[in-house]
Amino acid sequence: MAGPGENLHPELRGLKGLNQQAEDKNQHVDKEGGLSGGERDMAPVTGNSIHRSGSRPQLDLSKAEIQGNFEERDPTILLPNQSDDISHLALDIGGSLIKLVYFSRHEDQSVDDKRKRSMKQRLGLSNGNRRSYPVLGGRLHFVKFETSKINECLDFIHSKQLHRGACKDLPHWHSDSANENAVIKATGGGAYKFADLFKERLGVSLDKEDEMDCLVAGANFLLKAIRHEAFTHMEGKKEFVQLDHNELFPYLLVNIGSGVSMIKVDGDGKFQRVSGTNVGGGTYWGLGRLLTKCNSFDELLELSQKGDNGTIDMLVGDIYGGMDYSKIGLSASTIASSFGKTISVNKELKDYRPEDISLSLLRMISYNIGQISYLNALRFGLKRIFFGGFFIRGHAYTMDTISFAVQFWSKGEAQAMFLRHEGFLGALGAFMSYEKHGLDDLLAHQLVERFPMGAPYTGGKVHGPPLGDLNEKISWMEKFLQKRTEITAPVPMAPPGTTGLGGFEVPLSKGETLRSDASALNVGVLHLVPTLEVFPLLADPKTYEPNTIDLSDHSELEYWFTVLSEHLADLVDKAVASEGGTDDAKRRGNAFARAFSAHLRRLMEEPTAYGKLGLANLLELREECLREFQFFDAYRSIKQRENEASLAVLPDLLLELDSMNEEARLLTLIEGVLAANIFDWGSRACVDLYHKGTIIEIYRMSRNKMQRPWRVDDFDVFRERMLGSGDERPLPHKRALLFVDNSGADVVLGMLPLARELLRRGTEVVLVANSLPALNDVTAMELPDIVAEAAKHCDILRRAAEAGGLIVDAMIDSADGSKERSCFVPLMVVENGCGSPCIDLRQVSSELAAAAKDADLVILEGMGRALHTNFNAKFKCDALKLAMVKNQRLAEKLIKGNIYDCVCRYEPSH
Ligand SMILES: Nc1ncnc2c1ncn2[C@@H]1O[C@H](COP(=O)(O)OP(=O)(O)O)[C@@H](O)[C@H]1O
Ligand SMILES: CC(C)(COP(=O)(O)O)[C@@H](O)C(=O)NCCC(=O)O
Ligand SMILES: [Mn+2]
Repeated sequence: MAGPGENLHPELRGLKGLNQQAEDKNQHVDKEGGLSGGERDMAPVTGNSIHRSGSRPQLDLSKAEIQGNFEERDPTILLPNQSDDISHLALDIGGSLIKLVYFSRHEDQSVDDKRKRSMKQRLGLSNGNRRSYPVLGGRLHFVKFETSKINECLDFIHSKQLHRGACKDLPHWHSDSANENAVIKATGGGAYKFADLFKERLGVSLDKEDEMDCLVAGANFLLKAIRHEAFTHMEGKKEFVQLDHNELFPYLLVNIGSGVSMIKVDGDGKFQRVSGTNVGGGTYWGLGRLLTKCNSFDELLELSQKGDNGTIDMLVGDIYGGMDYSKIGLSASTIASSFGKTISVNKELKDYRPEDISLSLLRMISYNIGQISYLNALRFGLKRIFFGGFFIRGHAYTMDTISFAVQFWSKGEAQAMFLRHEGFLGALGAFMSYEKHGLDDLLAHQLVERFPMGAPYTGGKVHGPPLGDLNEKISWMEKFLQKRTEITAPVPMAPPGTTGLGGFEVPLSKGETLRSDASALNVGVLHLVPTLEVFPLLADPKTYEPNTIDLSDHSELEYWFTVLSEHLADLVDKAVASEGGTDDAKRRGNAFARAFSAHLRRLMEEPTAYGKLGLANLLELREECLREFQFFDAYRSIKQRENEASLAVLPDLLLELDSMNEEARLLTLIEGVLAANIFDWGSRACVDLYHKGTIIEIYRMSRNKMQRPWRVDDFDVFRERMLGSGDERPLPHKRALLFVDNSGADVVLGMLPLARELLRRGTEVVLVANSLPALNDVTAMELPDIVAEAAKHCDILRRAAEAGGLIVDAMIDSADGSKERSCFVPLMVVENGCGSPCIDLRQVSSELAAAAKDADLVILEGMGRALHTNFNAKFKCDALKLAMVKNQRLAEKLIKGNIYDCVCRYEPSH
């Protein structure tokens, strides 16, 4: 998989920047640390392996130009220079739209550093990929075109060479063959209708797959493989549904495309098309166009948002003189007859507002489909109905109307659910029908969804990945943003509290604006990382929820929005300085700030736009955005300086610890971890604090304030497990996984001494660190050098590091020339598979999963890993969660305490 470094200009890679002197002259810590010694190569940033996204730039915008009128609402942007190592393409060519799903692979170029080699050896991992066939990392992209503009689609396929080497049942990476026998999987009527055109224009044959087969395969894949794919939508409120895979079947699948298919699904490949209706998406768009003269589907939909169907529809009250027909349960505002009022002889089409017509039509069709769906669910006793197809278009009013019809007629017995990849079911199904590519049994933890830089912006059909010239990408973005800075919500939501407009008759969600088509695809690129695994020590992966704070509470979202916005200027300064403060870095910094702010604004308007949103997702998005603008380690010099300053005082600390008895030492060690967790450049309050003293001064101050009891204080139970009570001496843990957090004092003066204590007691220690940088968190790549430096002052660490293969050179040569490990308990380092300050334990690196197999103690450290995520996580083994709370609101909310309070939560296994 691609690493963050490899698309980088050589000058930006590697060690550059390490020798930079203090970049921020205002930072007292930096200036007066006195120990910074910026010349030393303490924690070199070498190439990096990557697990999650690779953060490969998404778009090649070089030579990008806006085609047609710049003032147009959705100008097509031509990106002539895109290319990628495309593997698979599948199509669904419908009556209205062509849907494309394609997979782009990236090479595994991860650096096989000494740490990795030795870890793989120790953990018995060959290449981290234990499938019998090579499922390679890559990305799944989703694109759509209007069928009437099929030439645009062909141009797109051609420009990206998506059709090259597409051989039947043979993934591209197996084939060097020419294009002669190239075959692309396709479904939908257009697979027949346009077969000749594809042959003629691209020289490829379309391998036709049955449409119903594909719809079902696509739906089953999404429902099984994508977490939070399905959601309910009632009265403007979207809620993601966690489906139990064992209870998925049977269900009714209703695909609302041009026409509507209703399919009873009983299992994989087991289904029956039980009904359908010809009143569907094509009907709305076709009739709507005739009646309103709209030029596009979106325009028609947008009109509906300003409409009042009361002028078009005949209501019960119109018939009953303003009264309810209560005997059969119909209120005066119930629609008695859609379009019933237009029978008036005094009025012509021109006398009706197009807005009202559009709304009335939309309501009529959505309601009708909902009602027929319910009847079919009733026929077969089905409780769940999933709706797909592009008619829905993530539109709140449409979904509310359908949900209402299902809910009303079934008296709440049946439930309408929608799919985030609504329109791509058929195309995904066609994609799955390629055999032997191994993508058919993907699991949720192997897919990571990413929203690239362009995602939050309105307008512009920006097509496809990757990026060549960053400069041009930025200038494109600057130009683009000048034109369209307005951010609009894709799914207009009714403001809370406007419900009850007279009951079910009038669905509630209507809004002012409609997000334009390009960004209305509320789906990101799916990054496939086959090496990701579920952390094996989770007590119950099914019920595990990483986020402690879910941002569905709007005031919570507002708070974090403000915090992150306020932090942005400082972050940009750091990022720009980390790249030498050049003009290019400044431009990139500016572009990053715009992109991230735009993502934030979009999420404020539509918190569910990118799926279920928790604080961890927001913090991760920030890191991803930085990487997208090629800031691969914004805090690298800060980290280096703090490592050096801390390593310089480590020997004194170790001496002090060694002079204590075991009990005092254990307490001092835990205090030390909590105290040193204060060095967190992601916290506004802490950054302000750093202006007030050197890192050592702050560390000392923090340690001196560590009086127990801490706000959450399970230390006594932990101590008893470690040291026993009375004469009883408990067995030491076999292996401890220490999830480390920040660089500098945090890891050097906090976690390393704790690791050393465990080692001394005979417990193997695995330091678990990020695969990619995030804020000032230490990475797995940096740790071996830090450990090696610390080991110079400590025999325990040195022997353990040698035994763990961290200090390779020091190993003893045996007679046969191979290196022999010493018999001491090992200290190891593994990467966690992520590049965020938080951790989702459902998606960790295979080496961490392997290391976890023998572990019986997990120590999570820091706010991101132990509080924002995993505070409520339950483990199969003993777990210790240690953090200093460096945010007032979180302290109040989580532990009813104050900023700088500490958490020592110990949960023994049962
Ligand atoms: N940009 C668009 N252009 C045309 N129709 C659209 C557009 N976006 C959404 N639609 C709606 O989606 C329907 C097509 O849905 P889709 O699932 O693609 O079906 P099909 O396979 O029949 O083309 C259209 O009839 C229309 O109601
Ligand atoms: C990003 C963080 C989770 C990192 O904390 P850590 O895991 O290093 O303890 C933390 O800095 C944070 O929650 N910051 C929020 C912003 C603020 O309080 O200013
Ligand atoms: Mn951190």
